[in-house]
Amino acid sequence: MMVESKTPLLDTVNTPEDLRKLDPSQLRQLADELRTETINAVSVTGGHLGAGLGVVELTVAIHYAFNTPADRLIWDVGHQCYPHKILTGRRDRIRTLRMGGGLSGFTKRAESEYDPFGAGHSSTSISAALGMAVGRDQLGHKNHVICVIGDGSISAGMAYEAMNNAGAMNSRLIVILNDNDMSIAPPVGAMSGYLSRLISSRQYRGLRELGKQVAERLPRPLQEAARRAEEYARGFVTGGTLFEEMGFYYVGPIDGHNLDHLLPVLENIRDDQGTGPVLIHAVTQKGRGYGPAERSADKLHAVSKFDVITGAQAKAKANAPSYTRVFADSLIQEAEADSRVVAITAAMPSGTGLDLFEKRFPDRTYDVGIAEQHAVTFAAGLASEGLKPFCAIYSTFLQRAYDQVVHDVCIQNLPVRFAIDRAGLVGSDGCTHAGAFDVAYLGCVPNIVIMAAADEAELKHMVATAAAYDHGPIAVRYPRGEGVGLEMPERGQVLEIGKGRIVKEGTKVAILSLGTRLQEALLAAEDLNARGLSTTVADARFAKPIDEALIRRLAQEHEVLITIEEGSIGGFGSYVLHFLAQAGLLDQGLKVRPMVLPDIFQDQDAPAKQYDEAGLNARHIVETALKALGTGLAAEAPAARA
Ligand SMILES: Cc1ncc(C[n+]2csc(CCOP(=O)(O)OP(=O)(O)O)c2C)c(N)n1
Ligand SMILES: CC(=O)[C@@H](O)[C@H](O)COP(=O)(O)O
Ligand SMILES: [Mg+2]
Repeated sequence: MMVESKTPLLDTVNTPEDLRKLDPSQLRQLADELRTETINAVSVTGGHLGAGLGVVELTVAIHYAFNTPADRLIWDVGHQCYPHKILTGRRDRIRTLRMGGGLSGFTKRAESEYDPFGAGHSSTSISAALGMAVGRDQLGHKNHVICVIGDGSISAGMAYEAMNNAGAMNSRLIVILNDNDMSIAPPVGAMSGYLSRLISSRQYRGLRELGKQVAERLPRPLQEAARRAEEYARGFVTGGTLFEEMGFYYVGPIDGHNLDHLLPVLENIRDDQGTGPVLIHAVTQKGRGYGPAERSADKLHAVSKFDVITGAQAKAKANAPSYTRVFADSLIQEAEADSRVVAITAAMPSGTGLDLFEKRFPDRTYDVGIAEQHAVTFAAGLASEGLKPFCAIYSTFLQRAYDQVVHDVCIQNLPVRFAIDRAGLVGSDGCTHAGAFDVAYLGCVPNIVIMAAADEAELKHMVATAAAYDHGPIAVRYPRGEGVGLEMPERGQVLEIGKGRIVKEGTKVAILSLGTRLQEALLAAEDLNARGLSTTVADARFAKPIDEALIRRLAQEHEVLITIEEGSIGGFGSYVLHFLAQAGLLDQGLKVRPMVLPDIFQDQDAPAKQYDEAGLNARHIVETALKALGTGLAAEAPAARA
């Protein structure tokens, strides 16, 4: 028996071409069906939900009013793009979202002509859009360029760099500010307060109501004129907004869920012969149209699979605390013992665990918004005054503050502590969020100490070590996900800087691991020992300074020295090789095999599968050792572990 479709109208729309054949009066139904499909799809895949629900009407209106993909549409961050993907020929794959071989969770050029620019990191859309607009002008093309940026993302410095440039150029660019008064957490900063004032300004509400009443009573053609008058008046009544002062024509605030408001404004701007940048301020609700999201404090920013009826999320059984949780608990313990410990996050309180720290120490926690560059130099300022700042930033997002790390922290040798979460491969978020490069990009900088936790107990020791270390910058990296389930020490012990540890003694093969590949190294050692190849396993603990005495001993007492790390070439293995060469330890026939992430951007998949693809699991270590020794995978040995 045929089951009646819940989305009969959406079923007829595969591309924006199909969408633009609909009558405007059908768009409300289409938006409702698109919202239903988005909820149902994410309930199966998990992923980012709240942001996409908040832009359903915007997505429909933009694709309806503009001739995408010829008109370029760029989504900032891209986490809100699921409705966009459904409408742009990818509905059939939307239930592969964020899975291996499936759709990316963000916009991606290689995935669709409707994705003119990739994203994942925030606040890039205005720069990219301006580039496309100026490129269009240079080439004499006539297409429109539209970008949608959230109220959280527009608080980042890069957005101002772009607006500053756009405002001085006479290139038509349409920026839609998607203002849902949310970042991942409630937004912080003066910009958020400013936007709230813009929306709530009394004159605006009065004239808006009047405008709406007048507009609703007029026949359609006149409605547009009235609305245009209302919108232009808006600019006058609310006075020169910050955006107008920056050279943008400001329109709004308008209701970002009301298609009767959105369409005329978009069409007016589309047909307007003006030049120069326009900013449309759309007020939306993150999580709109789905009760569990609307009621949730974080508007279900990110979810695992869930029951659509109840909103109850599938909770994977935790065998051990997450590294993030261990970091937070350890930092709280250090802060209880030392009032100089303070913590900084760049709009990621829950992701970094600093939401827990803030509950305990609200006056010693700073959320600076999506502003990693500022976060690092702000921490440097705190350190210069004698405080102990822990700057908790994901490895991938720390990339944005590289010069601040070098110029403001390391050159001045200020004791900033970097808690680098999401180090290594991260799974569903894919390559834009992989923490692949921090050892490489930090290790080459003088003065900084770099630690990598092999397990959750080590992480606790390293947080204690960072709290105690006041001689300059120090970083500890640790991965996304759970620990190995170890008995936790009551208190973190302060480690000797630059000293590694032998975990298992052997004589023929040495595996020197940095970070949580240690577990795989131990499995590989078991296998190699079973083959009669006595294997040492050592935990480096420090990527910088390296433990030269330990490395020298491993080199002199073994035939093969393998290094392994959850990082790119140019990191720990390179430093070890450099030392071995400098010390002449490569001259006596030692076989050195650095194992690092492959020189590619790995797409999303389950982390274990990503590491298998990367060649960094136990069986790869075994293969590397056997190849180095010149013995194939001999038949008599037990089958290599998967
Ligand atoms: C450079 C960078 N820092 C942090 C993040 C993590 N992040 C993803 S979405 C988000 C909040 C974005 O808020 P907003 O732009 O208002 O979008 P909304 O989720 O409200 O739609 C943050 C902080 C990121 N993607 N990029
Ligand atoms: C969209 C974005 O950048 C964040 O939401 C990010 O996906 C969070 O990553 P985690 O899920 O690892 O905290
Ligand atoms: Mg927002």
